[in-house]
Amino acid sequence: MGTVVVDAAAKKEANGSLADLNPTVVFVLGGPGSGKGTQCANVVQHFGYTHLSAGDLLRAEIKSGSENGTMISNMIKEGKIVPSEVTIKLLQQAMLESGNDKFLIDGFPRNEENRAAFEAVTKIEPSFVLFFDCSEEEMERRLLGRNQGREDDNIETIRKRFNVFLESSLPVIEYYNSKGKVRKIDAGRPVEEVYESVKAIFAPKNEKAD
Ligand SMILES: Nc1ncnc2c1ncn2[C@@H]1O[C@H](COP(=O)(O)OP(=O)(O)O)[C@@H](O)[C@H]1O
Ligand SMILES: O=c1ccn([C@@H]2O[C@H](COP(=O)(O)OP(=O)(O)O)[C@@H](O)[C@H]2O)c(=O)[nH]1
Ligand SMILES: [Mg+2]
Repeated sequence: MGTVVVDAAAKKEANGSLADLNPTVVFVLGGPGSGKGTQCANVVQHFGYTHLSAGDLLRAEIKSGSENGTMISNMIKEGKIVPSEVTIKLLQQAMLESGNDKFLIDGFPRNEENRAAFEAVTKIEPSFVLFFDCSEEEMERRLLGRNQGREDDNIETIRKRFNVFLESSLPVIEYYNSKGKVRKIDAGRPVEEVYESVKAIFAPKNEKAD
């Protein structure tokens, strides 16, 4: 009981401060293995954003021994989408702890419910959405070669993740596309070529860019 009350209070406080921060947010979306993390690392170096991978935050939560750890771990192994409140709380905390006000949110929102809940809770609208468009064939090759010891980078889970992406995540991209917010990148090319396209999207908006 006590924990619930503390949690609610912490959440309220986090919201208040986030609203004060009025952060700039770019959602970085694309299928599993499309290169979201790789390209975000480049953007961080040149444009001063903080990179928040929802998947990395969830994996860190499992490692921290949190009470949600087992549930999160089971869902990731099945390629399923973790309940919005868990992911949103981790994102809010990470934004507040970063000391920055510009964020690349990578791999979230993954379904309509994620999107609507994030908007309702944080009142944050993304500036735009980077969409890494890549064939399944290429994504599968990359995931099987990723070698990070991830429990979901096996062919059985990869197939499930592809299905979830098509059924649940693409509609989110469609939603933002209808609002003119999607910047689509051909992500099937070599890393450096993809980054040239990514850079062109960020460069005009950031005078700090080199
Ligand atoms: N453009 C690319 N061409 C070839 N391999 C890539 C490319 N971008 C990323 N990779 C590799 O593919 C794997 C998946 O990339 P990652 O950035 O982790 O994707 P995501 O975060 O979208 O799942 C990694 O091993 C990465 O080194
Ligand atoms: O907002 C999110 C982001 C990730 N995940 C889970 O974490 C896994 C890995 O996500 P990540 O973005 O790290 O990997 P990707 O599938 O893009 O390679 C997903 O398949 C989901 O099970 C989730 O539930 N909600
Ligand atoms: Mg990633």
